[in-house]
Amino acid sequence: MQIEFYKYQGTGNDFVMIDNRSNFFPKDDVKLIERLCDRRFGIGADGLILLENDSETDFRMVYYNSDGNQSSMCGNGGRCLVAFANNLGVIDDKTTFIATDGLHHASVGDDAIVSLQMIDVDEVQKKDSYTFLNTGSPHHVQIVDDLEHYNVKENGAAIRYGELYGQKGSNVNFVKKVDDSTFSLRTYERGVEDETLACGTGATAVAIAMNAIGETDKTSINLNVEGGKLVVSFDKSGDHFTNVFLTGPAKFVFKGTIEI
Ligand SMILES: N[C@@H](CCC[C@H](N)C(=O)O)C(=O)O
Repeated sequence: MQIEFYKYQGTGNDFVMIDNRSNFFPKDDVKLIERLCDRRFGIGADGLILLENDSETDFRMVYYNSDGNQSSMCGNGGRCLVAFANNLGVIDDKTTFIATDGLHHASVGDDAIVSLQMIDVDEVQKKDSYTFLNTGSPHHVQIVDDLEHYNVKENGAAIRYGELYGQKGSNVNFVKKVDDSTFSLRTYERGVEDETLACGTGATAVAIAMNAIGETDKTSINLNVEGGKLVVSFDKSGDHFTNVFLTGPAKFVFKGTIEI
């Protein structure tokens, strides 16, 4: 059987997109999803996303990591899915859709810029050497020296599989402050089990964490990721963060068919 797929990327976080409004896709086939995401034996991507019908919103987002397992929210994937839905004609320039963490509002602007509302954050765990919070996916945030040369894969894996987060694990972000409005980050992604070029829920977590621990008092923060630039803005009241928006490019790369 041949399936049609579309490839999108958001600041280098790349995804296979499949229009599953007819429900044809074998959603429980972990091996198949892993193979489609494989960069040698398949299309190659950090994750796979299904666009499905939903009775109450414009569409449903179903997200899988490249290991083939369904997972929690993907911010860059959500932004890319909005661009995909726009290109398919499912939505115009504004949308509300449902994902695993609830409803999301989003808009498509000029130059393939997509702005996505993320979940509110009501709990930020501040520890001596790191911060932990959930922005739709779990994120460990840690400031490090020499981010450019930091071994993200080795140190990220040690934290992700370490005693802090147990079986479930966490995504792990290493951060450097550039100035009051700007932070650089590199992310180890759970389910990809490697550094990716960007992580949207990770960038969101870093922006909120840096504000929560007093590294900045800004509520609109620029994030330099390996694959480009993102902006995260929010309203703050104590440790409650609302109207959280993740903004950046979400681009079509190519489409094709693959034998499954
Ligand atoms: N790339 C994503 C995060 C995807 C989910 C993550 N790997 C997990 O399983 O927690 C993003 O852009 O947010």
